[in-house]
Amino acid sequence: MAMEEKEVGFLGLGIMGKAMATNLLRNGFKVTVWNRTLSKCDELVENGASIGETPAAVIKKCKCTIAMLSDPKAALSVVFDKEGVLEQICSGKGYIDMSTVDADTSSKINEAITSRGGHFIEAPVSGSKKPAEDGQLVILAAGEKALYEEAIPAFNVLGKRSFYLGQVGNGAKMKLVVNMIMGSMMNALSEGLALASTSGLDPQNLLDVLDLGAIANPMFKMKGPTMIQNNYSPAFPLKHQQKDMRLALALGDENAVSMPVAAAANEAFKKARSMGLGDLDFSAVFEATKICYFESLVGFQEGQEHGIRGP
Ligand SMILES: NC(=O)C1=CN([C@@H]2O[C@H](COP(=O)(O)OP(=O)(O)OC[C@H]3O[C@@H](n4cnc5c(N)ncnc54)[C@H](OP(=O)(O)O)[C@@H]3O)[C@@H](O)[C@H]2O)C=CC1
Ligand SMILES: O=CC(=O)O
Repeated sequence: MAMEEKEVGFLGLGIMGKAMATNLLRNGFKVTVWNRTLSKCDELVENGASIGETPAAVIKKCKCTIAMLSDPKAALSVVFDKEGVLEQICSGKGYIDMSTVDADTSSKINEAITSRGGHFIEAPVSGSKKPAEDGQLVILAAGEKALYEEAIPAFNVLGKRSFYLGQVGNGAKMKLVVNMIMGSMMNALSEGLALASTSGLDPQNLLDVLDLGAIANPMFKMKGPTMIQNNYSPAFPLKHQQKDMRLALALGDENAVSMPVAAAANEAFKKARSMGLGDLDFSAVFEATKICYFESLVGFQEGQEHGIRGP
């Protein structure tokens, strides 16, 4: 069994990785952690984790290692670069990449790992910081079935439900489709809040009305109230949501699927990034909506004179 004695390596201690690794420790797993910025390991060590100085060192020590990294570039770097995963992966060792990446990235990692005798699954997750802390993620796994089954004790700690979706790439694609829908919905909410306020309605009344009707959903309920307070403390960084829109649009290109709504949502997230909002929560796209709306009415200069909140 890959997760013998509930022991696992963990690469990447950002918002999600820190919550997930902490959760594994809390549930009796021995966890060896690595993060590019090594100081971020300290808090995990206080909670009982061990440190691996490099990804290769973690792979050498653990039979199974999970990664939770920002994007395709990070996921590839940790595997292929010097002192990376490939230097120690071998027969009997499993690697589970839970980062949100595209199917091509996942396939490259799969090929490299399996050609050295290792085992691979991708397992991106749906659910943000709080579900990660509470073990309530939805896990979208694909790849070697035997490794998926061996990982179930860990997935049961990390998530409320795991899906096995078949060949490598299917987990990545499912995650991108879900996040494309989520990003479009966030833009619809932003525009609705901007339109309500600008046309003289109380945005809180709008949220209350939405919550009682057919389009009520947990995201509007959670993000709506903080958006009207201009509070964008990051749970899901906007730069990652824009990356997911970009990767989903590329999947649409490959398959000749026209996605005008997602394309417009992507533009709004890009605008928000250009305003310096990439590290804030993805709901900060509301600031871009407000700026765009005001620019279209009276121009940016005049907007600033009127004290409209900018970047
Ligand atoms: N936050 C959320 O709500 C959710 C996020 N996701 C996905 O999970 C993944 C992680 O997200 P999140 O934790 O929020 O992101 P963060 O930005 O908080 O963390 C990113 C992590 O990736 C590491 N990293 C970035 N670039 C590199 C690199 N070149 N080499 C090595 N390590 C690197 C960072 O290291 P360092 O600390 O050194 O910068 C950090 O550990 C992303 O793919 C995201 O799309 C999925 C579901 C929900
Ligand atoms: O990827 C983000 C999420 O909330 O799911």
